[in-house]
Amino acid sequence: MCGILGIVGHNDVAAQLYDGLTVLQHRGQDAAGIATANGSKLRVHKGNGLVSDVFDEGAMSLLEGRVGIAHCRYPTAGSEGSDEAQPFYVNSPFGIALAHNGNLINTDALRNEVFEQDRRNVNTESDSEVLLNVFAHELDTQKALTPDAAFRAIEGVNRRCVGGFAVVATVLGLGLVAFRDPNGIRPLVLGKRNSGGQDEYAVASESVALDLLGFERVRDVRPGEGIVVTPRGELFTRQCAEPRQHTPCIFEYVYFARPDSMMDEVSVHKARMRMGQKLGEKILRLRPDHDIDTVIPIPDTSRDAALEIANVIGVKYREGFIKNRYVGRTFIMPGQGERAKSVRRKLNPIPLEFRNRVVLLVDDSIVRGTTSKQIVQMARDAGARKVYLASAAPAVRYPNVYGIDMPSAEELVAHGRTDEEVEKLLGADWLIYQDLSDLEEAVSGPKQRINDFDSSCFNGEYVTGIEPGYFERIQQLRSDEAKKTRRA
Ligand SMILES: O=P(O)(O)OC[C@H]1O[C@H](OP(=O)(O)OP(=O)(O)O)[C@H](O)[C@@H]1O
Ligand SMILES: NC(=O)CC[C@H](N)C(=O)O
Ligand SMILES: [Mg+2]
Repeated sequence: MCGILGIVGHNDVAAQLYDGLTVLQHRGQDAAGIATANGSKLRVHKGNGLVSDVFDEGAMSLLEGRVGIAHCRYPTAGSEGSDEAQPFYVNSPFGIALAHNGNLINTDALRNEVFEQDRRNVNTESDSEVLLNVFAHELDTQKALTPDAAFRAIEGVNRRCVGGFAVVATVLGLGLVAFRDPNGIRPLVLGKRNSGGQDEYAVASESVALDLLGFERVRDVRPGEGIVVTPRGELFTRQCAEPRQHTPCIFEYVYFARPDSMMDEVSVHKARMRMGQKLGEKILRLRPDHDIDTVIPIPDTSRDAALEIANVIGVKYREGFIKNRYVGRTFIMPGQGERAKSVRRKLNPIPLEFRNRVVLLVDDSIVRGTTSKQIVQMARDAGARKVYLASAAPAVRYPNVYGIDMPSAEELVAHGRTDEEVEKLLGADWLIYQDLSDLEEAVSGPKQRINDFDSSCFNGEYVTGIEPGYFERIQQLRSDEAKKTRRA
């Protein structure tokens, strides 16, 4: 899940883009980039690594301009190579740089179409470069360079591109352009700030980036909506697709987003607390006379839910695993070998919280089972009498194709297995999953802000439809095995 950010300010924006990216880092650890527009020049700097690795003073000083975009990458298409870091650039028409969060599912067909009909070459395996070329072609067919022209180009993108996409772009001579896919699968939020009596705007994957930079959260970009902000700070918005079912990705709330973000009017922190409440209630329903001594979160993401479970079932909450703050998120690492090694380097138990106790370990989700398998064993080794495991999300049984890199069903520990089989495989004495209806209610909240979700990795229902043969193709291209062969 990548992080994207775009700003139009009254002074150079590169330093703010950098700061904003640092709080979106949890969405992508593989590569980062910034593009700024200054008069007739577009400057791009990008590369592999964390935000702090990619930029130095020299690079930053070249990124001049009051309009800019930024990206941190977690690959879901193509390779992890630096040539697929974003933003991507095309020189025609006008000079466009673009950054994308999400994943297209008709990339192959579009790539051919773009080459044969639009006569544009896409030089990498990235779906985002294809998307940029579709946008560029659609803009090229317009008469003048105006917000209206950009909106018609976005209409073209919405017609042709299928999948999840939230996008920021800079177009020389026009300003900042942003849009969100017609189902609003990927998040995008608009912020505003007043500086010296003039308006400045930002759009970001998560509101936490707006908070940091002093922008007030205005509202979420609507599904299928386009936004243009000119270098003078004029804001234009328009609906660029027929309204469709709004189905934001539920996994953002489970795992991806920071708890201090608001997404589609829902606080991620509160959603996670409600997940804990519901799961706590389920535990009490199933085992009213449970023997749990302690609830222990698997840091970081499960903490909010774990604390609420402890409150509901009436036992102590204890931090039993200490997280090495210098190891990043393991789930978004590109290969299984690296992920597996990192869990042990990342988490270490405090034995006195386990010795002779019945512990309930809580994670936000169990995907490949990499984390929970090792953690259950660590809890046993630390002396736990019984180890129970609770997941604040239901079993992940189906691939995600809209921006989370879990393309291969075979790699998911719960795929084709019953809960009892997964329990055994993970070595837990009891495994308890959240029910999907409870998860959806937890995210909607009492105000029922969201009525439908993309919950595809839990229920196998894909809102865009999936062409026959698609899963087999991505499995061949993007399974861990395929990535390993590619790297060798
Ligand atoms: O079943 P798995 O394939 O192991 O995936 C699920 C785990 O991965 C994530 O943690 P991660 O270390 O990425 O980040 P976190 O520190 O935010 O929890 C998630 O929070 C689970 O702990
Ligand atoms: N996670 C994402 O949003 C990935 C964006 C894009 N599909 C890429 O692979 O670079
Ligand atoms: Mg985790």
